[in-house]
Amino acid sequence: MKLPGLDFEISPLLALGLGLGIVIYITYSLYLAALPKPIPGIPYNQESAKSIWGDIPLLAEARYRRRWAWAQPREHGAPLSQIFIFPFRTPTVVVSDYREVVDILARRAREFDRGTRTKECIGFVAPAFHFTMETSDPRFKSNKKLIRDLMTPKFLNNVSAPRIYDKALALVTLWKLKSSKAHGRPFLATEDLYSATLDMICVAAFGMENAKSALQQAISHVQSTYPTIPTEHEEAPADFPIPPTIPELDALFDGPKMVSIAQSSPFPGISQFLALLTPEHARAHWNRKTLIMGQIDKSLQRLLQSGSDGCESALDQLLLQEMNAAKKADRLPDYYSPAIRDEILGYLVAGHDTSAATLSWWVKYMAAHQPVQARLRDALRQAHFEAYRDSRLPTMKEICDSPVPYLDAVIEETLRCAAVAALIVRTSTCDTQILGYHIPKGTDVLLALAGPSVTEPALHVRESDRSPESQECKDQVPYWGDDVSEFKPERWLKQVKNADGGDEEVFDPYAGPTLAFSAGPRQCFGKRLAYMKLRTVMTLLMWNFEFQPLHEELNTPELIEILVNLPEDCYVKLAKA
Ligand code: HEM
Repeated sequence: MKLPGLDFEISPLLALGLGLGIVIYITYSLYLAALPKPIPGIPYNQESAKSIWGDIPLLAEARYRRRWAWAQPREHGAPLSQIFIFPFRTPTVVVSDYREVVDILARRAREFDRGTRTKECIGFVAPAFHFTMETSDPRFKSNKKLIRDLMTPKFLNNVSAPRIYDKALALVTLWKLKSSKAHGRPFLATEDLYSATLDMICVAAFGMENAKSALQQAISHVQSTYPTIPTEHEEAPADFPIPPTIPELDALFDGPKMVSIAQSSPFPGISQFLALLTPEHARAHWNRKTLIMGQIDKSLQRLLQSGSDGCESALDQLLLQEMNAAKKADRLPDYYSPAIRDEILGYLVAGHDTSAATLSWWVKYMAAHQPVQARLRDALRQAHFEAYRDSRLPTMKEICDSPVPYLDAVIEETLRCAAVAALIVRTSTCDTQILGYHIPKGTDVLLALAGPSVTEPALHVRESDRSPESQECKDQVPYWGDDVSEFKPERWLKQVKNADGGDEEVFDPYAGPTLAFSAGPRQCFGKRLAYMKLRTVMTLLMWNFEFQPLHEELNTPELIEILVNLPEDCYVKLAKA
């Protein structure tokens, strides 16, 4: 037998042996390449290091994969540890300590940048969204320029606030209708909170018309249908029929689903690619792009007719920015650029699930903590005294301008306890160290925004292992005490002397650790908009409804890990406030 490229003959048996040898060699090399390569000195699960699947089986068995990850350092009795969750790749280091996380995010941002993991998870949905980019990427700077006005007080107050207020009122209308049709029974709240926050972000993003409003759709549906009310048990919830979906909105809901598919897979790119082959995701992907392009057309018409005075949405603002930048650079504007398309898509995806999930936890906390609810309602009635006296709703201006320390405390405590975004990733840009442990360049570092020191007792960390800057800031934010795991808004209040020498209770944002919006130069861009939404929805719901206690089966602490941490059950049982 003659093999190609060889000018001598070999026996078939030898050829078979050779072939087999090559296959075994390649398989063994792949096996060795896939085996975890622990970073020396950092604790890890010894058994996991012996398998190409690393920690994946442990992660798959865990009730909650995010909790499993942030708990790893505690399991090893160390301030940090490493896990093997991606075959063929370097280990991921886990840091679960508030002060160290803040040090990395805020003071060592050059050593730890965005990195590949975020790109892999969000890059399929919005590849030109600045969230996916490293800070050193030149596109990051130009994208940030494009969106820089969206969180200014002027834009928020003039453009976003009135639209958010309208949608919060529509939620009140929907819940008044539902609660009357439910005859005092509890009903599911998650979908409605998702619809409300989707409407809010859509109207803020592109001034979406009422016909495309998820809340309007839900209101019309409840008006024309009746819920099923189970008779066997007095506390059983009323079941409202699901309203028909709006394809464009469905397409937006699909964005976070795609990110979530990537987040829960050891092969994020392949998983998203396979998902896109299914009709459901392919259709949504196409509808998303069509929706954005259609909205750009509408925005452009509006701007051409009324100029900058016609600016009604974030997309209008982006197009105006592009118009002015093109004029300045003496070039043609590119209104349909991937940057504009993906920044607006990113604004929708980043701003929707996070707010909806936070509000879902909040309604649960209100039902479970009746004294907190009573105190909050009282604080709101005192702060908006005139509105209460005149039996009217507080206006958006009153909601934005009146200080209500207890409301700030409830918002902050909800964000801390709900921890809807519990883990973020950075990648080391150089050989460096964390708490004295060597970290090679290119290592993914998982930073816990919840767990030890934020929602659980802190881990022991030697002060001398921290950076000098971190040691200098030691007492800026004291760690929480034994009650760290409890929902207790009062922890965010402190007494100060006012101008008249009397005692005054004020909100203290530095009372203790929280990382709901992360920290440092890459922290949440939409934080101000998020606070505005939470403030408005919480005020108007508290003003109109009492959230009555729920049967324990309807208010459990269980959660679903999608893009964010969403409560598994979220019901409301409403009475008139
Ligand atoms: C309760 C609501 C929200 C929570 C808890 C939240 C939380 C977060 C967190 C934890 C990050 C990661 C930051 C990091 O990697 O350091 C983030 C990033 C981001 N968020 Fe939010 N977010 C919320 C609402 C919003 C809203 C309403 C918007 C905009 C409409 C928004 C836009 C963004 C953007 C653009 C980024 C990426 C920032 C960057 O890469 O520089 N978020 N958010």
